[in-house]
Amino acid sequence: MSIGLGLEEHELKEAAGGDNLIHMLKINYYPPCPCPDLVLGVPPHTDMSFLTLLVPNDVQGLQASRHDQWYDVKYVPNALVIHIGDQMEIVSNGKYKAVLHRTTVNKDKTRMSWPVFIEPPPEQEVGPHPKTIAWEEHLVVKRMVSRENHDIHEWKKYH
Ligand SMILES: O=C(O)CCC(=O)C(=O)O
Ligand SMILES: [Fe+2]
Repeated sequence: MSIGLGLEEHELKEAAGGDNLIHMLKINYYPPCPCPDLVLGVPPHTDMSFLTLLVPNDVQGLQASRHDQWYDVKYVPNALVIHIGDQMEIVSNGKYKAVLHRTTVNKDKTRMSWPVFIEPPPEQEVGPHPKTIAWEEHLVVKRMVSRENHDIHEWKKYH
């Protein structure tokens, strides 16, 4: 993910706290519900974490939102579900978006999930990685230069 932002491999993790990152395990327990169409397990939210690593049991229930539509996150045996959290959105200067998600409940079966929230330590001040800002400015400058070239070209056409 660091490389995807044009950073060195270690830089993204470092910006979020490096070896001081906190790992917090939560256990979600969703008992069977007689009216699954009327309730949600967890309402829509984004995680406050940097990243979330989630292990669900085999009862379908997690949904993710994209373009105002809810999609089932298919249960895949032995697979982890990785959520991008709010802190990642901030550190990446909005290049990576925190995923909006929710859970449904099942009529007959108990659903459980074990998310591990990976978070910066509380004393850590989190902001966009400086290199992601420089990169944006670079693009703005490039856009301005090409705009100017275009304008000069247009001007020459008519004068
Ligand atoms: O149970 C799930 O699959 C997701 C739970 C969740 O979104 C959360 O605990 O933040
Ligand atoms: Fe969540």
